[in-house]
Amino acid sequence: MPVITTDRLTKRYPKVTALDQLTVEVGEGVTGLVGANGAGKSTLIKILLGLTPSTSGRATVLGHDIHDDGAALRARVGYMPEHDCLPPDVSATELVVHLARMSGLPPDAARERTADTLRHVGLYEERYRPIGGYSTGMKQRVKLAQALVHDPDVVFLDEPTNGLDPVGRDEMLGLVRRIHDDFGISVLVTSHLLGELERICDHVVVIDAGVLLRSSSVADFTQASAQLAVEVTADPGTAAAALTAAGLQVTRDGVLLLVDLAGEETYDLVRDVVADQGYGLVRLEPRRHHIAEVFEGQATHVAP
Ligand SMILES: Nc1ncnc2c1ncn2[C@@H]1O[C@H](COP(=O)(O)OP(=O)(O)OP(=O)(O)O)[C@@H](O)[C@H]1O
Repeated sequence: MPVITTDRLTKRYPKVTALDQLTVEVGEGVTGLVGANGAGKSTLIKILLGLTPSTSGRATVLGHDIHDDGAALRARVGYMPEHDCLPPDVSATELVVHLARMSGLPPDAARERTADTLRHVGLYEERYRPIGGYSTGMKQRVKLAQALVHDPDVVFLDEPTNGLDPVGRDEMLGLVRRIHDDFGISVLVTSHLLGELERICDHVVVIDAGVLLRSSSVADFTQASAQLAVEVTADPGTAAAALTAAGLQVTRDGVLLLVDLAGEETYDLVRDVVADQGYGLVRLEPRRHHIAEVFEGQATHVAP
């Protein structure tokens, strides 16, 4: 069963259409929801959770209709909001125990699950201190813990890497991946940074101005193209000319030379030309697509 389905889901605010006839299906695993600021990512999550009504269209989460079956749906979903929303004067333990109790866990189970979950997200002794004194990274971890404490089947994580430095980002992305790998919980995670989702997601949905641009597996996004990326120690223009003279189709991308792949023999031919010319070979590998190219390819779509 799909984790999420939407069918012509639309949300109109007075001045902007945040979601425009969005039809998409999300399966199990870790799914990235990518889009620039204002693309409609948070709006989609809020509609799926019943926090804001859609204007038209339908959606389901874990088979529950969001309009008819909201309470059953929310019992099975965890939510990490984007913005800072934590009370400063209670500790992480007090807050997460409280939210676990709100989710229906008995007191002992709530305390036990809270300790396990805070440990899992990497909060130890500091979990007894008031949240007001926490760093941004620690606050993000508390928000993640409260999304997991009731053992949901799916979690919606809205920009979990927001405000984190590169090390904090890497740690958070690792935690997000482990939510699925260690506990089997499906994840919908948003980001405006394409590259970071590429690393941890099984599937990526790209939206822009509320419109679906693409939905496919990361493997499809980044599949090998029919080109080799070649980098040598010589001037790229001179090297490109030498490769072209040997009968290869070459285009330049900065210092990279992109050579059309006409079979395994292309590798040998590139190697021979490089050796004949006495160049050092820095790189010889299949060129891979990056998710960012989706936006480049859709430039006319994005800016009508
Ligand atoms: N309550 C609201 N009232 C009016 N307009 C809104 C409201 N909430 C969102 N919008 C608008 O809807 C559009 C989509 O916003 P949304 O927050 O879903 O985008 P987003 O992709 O999550 O971006 P961000 O990462 O910046 O939050 C934006 O143009 C935003 O200004």
